[in-house]
Amino acid sequence: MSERKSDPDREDSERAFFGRRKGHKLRQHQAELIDHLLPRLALAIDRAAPADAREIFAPAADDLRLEIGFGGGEHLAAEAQTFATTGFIGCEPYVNGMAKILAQIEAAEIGNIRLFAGDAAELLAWLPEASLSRIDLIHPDPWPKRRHWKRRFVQDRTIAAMARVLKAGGEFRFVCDIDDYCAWTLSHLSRSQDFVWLAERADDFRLPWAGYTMTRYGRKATREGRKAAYLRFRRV
Ligand SMILES: C[S@@+](CC[C@H](N)C(=O)[O-])C[C@H]1O[C@@H](n2cnc3c(N)ncnc32)[C@H](O)[C@@H]1O
Repeated sequence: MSERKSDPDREDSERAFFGRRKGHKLRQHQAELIDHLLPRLALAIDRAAPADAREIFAPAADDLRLEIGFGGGEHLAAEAQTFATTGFIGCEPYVNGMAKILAQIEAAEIGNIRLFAGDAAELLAWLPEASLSRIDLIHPDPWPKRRHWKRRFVQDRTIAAMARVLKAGGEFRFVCDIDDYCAWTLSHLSRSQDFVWLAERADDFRLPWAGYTMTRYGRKATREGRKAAYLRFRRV
């Protein structure tokens, strides 16, 4: 996997990925999974997507969902096992996260996950219009400093990109324990004509939705005394 060189000519506002691609050295079996299992499950976004994106899976999936920045993959693996006829695309540039989901796919013989080891903005651009029923963004990198807000994944252009690939009635779900990023997301989504926020009462965003699988960053937030918000937006 190649390391992206930073390009000083590209403005923050043009890019969606600023995190790490590599962490600690992979164990031998993890490296083998990256070398041998990932190529079988990786989406080839240098080729055109199938017109019916459900045919990414064979046989075609009933429905398609995407999780952006799945980290350790706890939520993605659990959802894929619960909804066995749905096809899941997991997007994560961090190679150690990729190794973790591959280990779960291998151990539980999960057949309905495909992977993209890069920037979700590139994946969104590749996917056909109205191809997904749901996009999950769970504890995205918060970029708390004002001068880094442009690095947050939620921006007008990524909201438009998500709106393009979601079906009418599809959902964008956002989980975050940083109040300022929740407010940022609410204000950006509320000025988009393409989404409506689904909360009717406080518990609709204070509590996780039914069946939610807590992630590593969710547990870290709880340990450190921060409460997460669970925001659901419907594509109109
Ligand atoms: C704070 S971690 C959260 C991981 C996981 N969702 C969790 O809750 O434990 C954010 C993750 O988003 C990934 N990420 C950051 N920018 C991304 C982008 N543009 N496309 C896809 N993933 C991205 C990072 O590599 C990182 O693993």
